[in-house]
Amino acid sequence: MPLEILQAGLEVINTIAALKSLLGPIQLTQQKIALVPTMGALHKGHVSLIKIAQQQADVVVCSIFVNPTQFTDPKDLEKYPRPLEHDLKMLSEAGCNVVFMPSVTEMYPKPEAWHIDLGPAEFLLEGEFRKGHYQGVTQIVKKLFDAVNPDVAFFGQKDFQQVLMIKNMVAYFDMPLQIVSCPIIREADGLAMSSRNIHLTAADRKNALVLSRALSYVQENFADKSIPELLKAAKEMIKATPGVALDYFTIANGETLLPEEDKAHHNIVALVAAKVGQTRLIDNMILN
Ligand SMILES: Nc1ncnc2c1ncn2[C@@H]1O[C@H](COP(=O)(O)OP(=O)(O)OP(=O)(O)O)[C@@H](O)[C@H]1O
Ligand SMILES: CC(C)(CO)[C@@H](O)C(=O)[O-]
Ligand code: BAL
Repeated sequence: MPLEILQAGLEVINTIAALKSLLGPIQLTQQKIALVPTMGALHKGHVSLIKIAQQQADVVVCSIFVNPTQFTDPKDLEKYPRPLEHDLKMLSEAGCNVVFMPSVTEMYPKPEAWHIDLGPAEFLLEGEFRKGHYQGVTQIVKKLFDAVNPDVAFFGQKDFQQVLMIKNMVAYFDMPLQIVSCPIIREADGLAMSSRNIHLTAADRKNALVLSRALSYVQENFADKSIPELLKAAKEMIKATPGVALDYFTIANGETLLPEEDKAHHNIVALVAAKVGQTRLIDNMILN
C-alpha cells in the first residue's frame, strides 16, 4: 500500500517519526530503498544520482538538509543557497519518491558529542582546509542512515574524499548498506556542477574553468609526462589565472590520498581545490 502512495508523486516528509512510519511497511515487503543525501540547491549532478538510484532500488529517498556541523566557515553556511520550490520541482520531475527535509532541531534535538576514527585521510586535503568537516559530514550521514535505513546510498565522485570518509564511517559502525560513488556531471564547458557555482560572478565563472582544464591536462598527458611535470604544469595554469587562489592540486592515491609518486600504481586521482573569487570549489579526475 505505501508504495502505491509513493508512486502517486513526491512525498514530502519533515520528521524522522513520519519517515519511519512511511518507510517501515515498505521495508517489510523486502523492497530496496535508496538514499541520496543532499544539501539542496539541486542541479543536474543531483538528478543524475537520483536516476542512478532509480535503476538500483524500488524506492528513492532524497534528503535535503544544510548540515551546520560540517560548515567550518559561518559565512559559507549563512549564504548556502536554499531554493526550496525549485528543489521540489526538480525532485518531482526526476520521479523521486520521497524527500526528507528535517529542521535543524529535528536532527540535533540536543547538543551532542561526535568523534569517530575516520583514518589518517580525514586530515588531508579538504580535512586540512576545513578542519573537522568530515566529523560533521559523517555525524549527519549516520543520522540520515539511521532515519532512512537504506539498502544503498548514492554520493557524487565530485566529493571524492567525502565518499572515502563515508565508507570508513560505515565500516566503523559495521552498517549493512552499500555506498555507491557516481560520476561527476559537468557543464558543457567542463566546469563541475556544484550548488556553490551560483555564487560565481561572470568573471569567476570564466576563471573557474581553469580547474577542470588543469585536471583534463593531467589526465590527457598522464601516459607521457612524469608526475612532477604534470603537477608543475597544472599548478602553473591555475596560478596564472586571475582571481583563482589555489588551496591544493595533488596527484594522489585514491585510497590513502597521499601524494602518488609511481605511475605504475593503480587507483591514482588528481584532486584540486581553489577559491575562485569568493567561492571555494573542488574537482577531481581519476587517472588510471
Ligand atoms: N556535479 C556533480 N556530479 C555528480 N554528483 C554531484 C555533483 N555535485 C554534487 N554532487 C553530489 O551530490 C550530493 C549532494 O551534494 P551537495 O548537495 O553538497 O551539492 P554540491 O553541488 O556538491 O554543493 P556544494 O559543492 O556547493 O556543497 C553529494 O554526494 C555530491 O557529491
Ligand atoms: C553528504 C551531505 C549531504 C552531508 O550533509 C553533504 O556533505 C553533501 O551534500 O555532499
Ligand atoms: N558537497 C560537500 C558538502 C560541503 O561542501 O559542505
